[in-house]
Amino acid sequence: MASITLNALAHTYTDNPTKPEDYAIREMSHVWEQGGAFALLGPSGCGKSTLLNIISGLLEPSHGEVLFDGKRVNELKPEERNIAQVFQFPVVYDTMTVFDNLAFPLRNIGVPEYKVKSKVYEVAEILELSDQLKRKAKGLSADQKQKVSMGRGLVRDDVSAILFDEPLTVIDPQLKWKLRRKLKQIHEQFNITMVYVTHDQLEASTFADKIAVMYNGKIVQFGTPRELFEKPAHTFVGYFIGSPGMNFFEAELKAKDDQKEALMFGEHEIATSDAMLARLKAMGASKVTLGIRPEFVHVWDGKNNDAFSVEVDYVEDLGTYKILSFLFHGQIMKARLSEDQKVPSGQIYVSFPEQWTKVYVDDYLVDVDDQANTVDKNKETDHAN
Ligand SMILES: Nc1ncnc2c1ncn2[C@@H]1O[C@H](COP(=O)(O)OP(=O)(O)OP(=O)(O)O)[C@@H](O)[C@H]1O
Repeated sequence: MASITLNALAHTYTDNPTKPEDYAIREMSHVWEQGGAFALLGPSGCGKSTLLNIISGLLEPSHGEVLFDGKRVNELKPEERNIAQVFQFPVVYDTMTVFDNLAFPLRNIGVPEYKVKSKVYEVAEILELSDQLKRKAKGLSADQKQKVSMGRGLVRDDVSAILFDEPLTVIDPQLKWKLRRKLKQIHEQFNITMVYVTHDQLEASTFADKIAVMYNGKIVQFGTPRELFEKPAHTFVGYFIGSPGMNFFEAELKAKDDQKEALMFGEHEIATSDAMLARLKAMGASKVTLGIRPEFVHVWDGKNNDAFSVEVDYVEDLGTYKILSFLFHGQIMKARLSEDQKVPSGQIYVSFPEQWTKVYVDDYLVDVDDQANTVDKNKETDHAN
């Protein structure tokens, strides 16, 4: 077991990078603490596999260091790093039995046969493979093969960490949930540092205690599923997490009639704390993006002059709740209605509670409650800049 530290890490696949976009991993520093269950979540092409391969040693980073328990491992080969990696597609030896496949990583490092046997039985039991041990891997279904692949990652007690790269892609949807729970259970039992790569928010939040959201080669937020939902640190997190994602609209910091500055959407003032106004002024920001999750949009039953008057576009019934789409100054926005809430039509009134209306400048959250956690854009650097 180990903590994994990424220190000013960056990676490019091009020989002569000239701009930030040339980097699959833009300069980042990050720590995966020892024993944690983490997810690395992001869309296709954001750099997840590149990052995992750098940690496991399959890929040498262009810049920066990887440290296990504070010791630099850049120069160590993958087999010297004691990392188990489970890939998207099963890696099994077809001609070997399931037992021999599971035993392989242990026999490779000279573990005595009696220990091999007990460990293989233990892991096979957890993964419900006990009755398959004598079968040749060739005859197994894709699901079962991937379970064997996972088992090979889990047999060694001495690994520093286990990295899972979208391990459930080939698994039948009904089995996915079960295996995710199983992995969580295994984590609780063995207390190994686990990093689970996925583009699926549900997979990430059922497995991990903390999720790193990756976008364009950067980790834009590292937090609990709840933090990602309630306080997205970047507009991408707001958009990517949640179903549907956050609503966004643009507002301006400008003088009102009485000359005091306020955050304005057209002629409408957006309720904003003095601390936020002062912060925006200090940052020299005039245009901001406001974000509010559909769950927090308040839909009024009757007329309310303090709220925005909007037009209902359509209502989608999703069984236990409904999603209301409405036209807000030419753009479609969404609100989540609870099961017992009256379904509105025509002209309605909505408001955006200040507590849940997040302010973003250049896509990053401006957080006046917790300045220490606010991403400071000025501290970000890109190698190609
Ligand atoms: N061997 C390679 N040579 C050149 N470019 C690569 C190579 N591997 C990945 N890339 C590029 O690096 C970027 C990050 O890719 P990476 O595979 O790490 O993303 P990912 O988030 O794992 O995506 P996916 O979920 O589709 O696997 C992409 O733009 C990809 O095209």
